Amino acid sequence: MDTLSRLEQIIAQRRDADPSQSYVASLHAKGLPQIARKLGEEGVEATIATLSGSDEELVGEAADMLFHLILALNARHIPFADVLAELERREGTSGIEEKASRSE
Ligand SMILES: N=c1c2ncn([C@@H]3O[C@H](COP(=O)(O)OP(=O)(O)OP(=O)(O)O)[C@@H](O)[C@H]3O)c2ncn1[C@@H]1O[C@H](COP(=O)(O)O)[C@@H](O)[C@H]1O
Repeated sequence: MDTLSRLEQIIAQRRDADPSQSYVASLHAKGLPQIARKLGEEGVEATIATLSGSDEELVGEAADMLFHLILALNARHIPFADVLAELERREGTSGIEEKASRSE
């Protein structure tokens, strides 16, 4: 099993853990708005690291962002495999072409 699949499984298992012992459970206990807020914060932190952080800081922020993204998807009962399938569907379609097809 790859790292992201293992992480997704761990996140699913930790949802109903004791919130005082589990960060995943503590976010679930606070609800979807807090899960979404953390995802947004991590996006901002990754953006700042992209612009002015060290390589090590950007790697750390990227990991935080992926973790919180998978947590948010799991909270909405969306398998990460659905995201991978969407990326696979897009393979070979230029972003420029795709954007142009939307404005037609
Ligand atoms: N990969 C992660 C992971 N990445 C980041 N984090 C936590 O996400 C939080 C990120 O918050 P911030 O960077 O905003 O820092 P903070 O100021 O401490 O956070 P807040 O107080 O604002 O919430 C920190 O508490 C990190 O420890 C993670 N927590 C858990 N995991 C994985 O999830 C598993 C289950 O974790 P628990 O649910 O805690 O057992 C772990 O074994 C890991 O595999």
